[in-house]
Amino acid sequence: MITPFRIFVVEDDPWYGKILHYYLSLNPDYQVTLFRNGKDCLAQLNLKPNLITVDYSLPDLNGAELFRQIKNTDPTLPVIIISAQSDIHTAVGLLKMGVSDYLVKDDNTKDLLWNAVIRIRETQSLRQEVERLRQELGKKYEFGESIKGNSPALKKTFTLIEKAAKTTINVSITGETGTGKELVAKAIHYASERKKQPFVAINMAAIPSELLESELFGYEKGAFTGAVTRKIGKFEEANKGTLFLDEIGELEPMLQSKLLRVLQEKELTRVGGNERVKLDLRLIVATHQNLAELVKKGSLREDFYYRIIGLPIELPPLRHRGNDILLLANFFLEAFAAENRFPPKHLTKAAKEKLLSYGFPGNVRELKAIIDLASVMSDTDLIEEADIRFNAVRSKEDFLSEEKTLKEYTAFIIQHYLQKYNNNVQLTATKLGIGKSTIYKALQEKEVELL
Ligand SMILES: Nc1ncnc2c1ncn2[C@@H]1O[C@H](COP(=O)(O)OP(=O)(O)OP(=O)(O)O)[C@@H](O)[C@H]1O
Repeated sequence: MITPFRIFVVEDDPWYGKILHYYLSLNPDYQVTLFRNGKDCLAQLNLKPNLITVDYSLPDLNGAELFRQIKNTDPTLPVIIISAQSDIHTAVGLLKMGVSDYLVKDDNTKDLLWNAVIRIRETQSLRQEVERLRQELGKKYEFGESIKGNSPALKKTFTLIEKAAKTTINVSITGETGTGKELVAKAIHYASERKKQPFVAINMAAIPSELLESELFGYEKGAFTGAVTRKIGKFEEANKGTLFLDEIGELEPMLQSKLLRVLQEKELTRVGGNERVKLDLRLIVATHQNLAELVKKGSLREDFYYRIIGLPIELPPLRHRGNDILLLANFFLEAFAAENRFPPKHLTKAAKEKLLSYGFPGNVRELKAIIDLASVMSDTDLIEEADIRFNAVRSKEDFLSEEKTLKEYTAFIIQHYLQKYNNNVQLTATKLGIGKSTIYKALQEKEVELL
């Protein structure tokens, strides 16, 4: 059954009231109630009307006063004022106070009212839809739900996400490609008090530098050729919510200083404009680079670095997350099976070993692609070793091109195995065919660490 759309009509002129009542009631979805004065209407607000039309000059309260009292009870309830006089000042004043529409009594009123009600209903249903989607998104990104993993390295990340979510501190997330930086940024947003406000993401590396400024700060009509209307930038879009700047290390120094100013002054001016727009947002930046190194190299301004660093969160590469590889593999197997409506497939022992012995240069994103492909390639309900195919771009040459010393490569390999086998020194020594003492020595000399 369709829930009726309840309209209260407040009108002291009995004849005009009847006309409005009759006319609006022509739509069978509308349930219209007529009141002769403001007080009676206020007394019935508990019936939860969806819309109220108010005659501006009532015997007990004037329209503005009645509107104020309605707003006190329900700030989101739309009110249309209908007035016998066309007084621009009163109309502007009322619209500024937040009335949904101001109509003048003349031959067109009933048509204008009809259209106004339709517009208000559309806005209300869009609002409800946005709210529903927002709640759904919130659930999707609850970090217990969205970020899968049990490894000690990832658990540290969970603690930091919680700390970040409780405050408004800026956050900087570092980690190799595909480690889940954007996922973590969303998890922080949706666990924070700003969760009902927008989460806006932009990748600094994906936009040509000459367009980036107007993309971030917006522009006024006529700011440059082609600027035919005003455009709001990402900062304004994210106002009251969270702005996620991905690949922040790619930002040119000139834009770094502009951004720094905006962050310090907490306001911006659109390109080609003068108006100052106040900002209140949480900034989360992400990069696969080491920001402190970029400062040393001179490509990142130091003052900018201190502005954005906030709470640093370092995401471990997948190869350092031990059994999380299998946990995630099963999660992706189930998700792919559900999406394609077949029962989940299972990994054979050999397939599991193949996954565990791989380095995943593309991290979780790569694992997902491998599992999706394996689900398609396997003809039974088992994923065999042969169904697991690695198509990584990173090669042995990439690894060797890092030009580390032999000692550094050794430490790198020991660290990798320690993390893979959950800090089990005995198992790491066996796998690498070395003595435990070599590992203890490396630990003592802080060449490697237990994470
Ligand atoms: N712990 C995790 N649990 C479940 N899914 C994950 C996890 N980490 C990453 N993913 C998934 O892996 C994919 C890549 O994640 P995301 O885009 O957040 O990585 P990123 O670090 O931001 O990558 P890039 O640096 O390339 O932008 C996404 O589909 C994401 O949902």
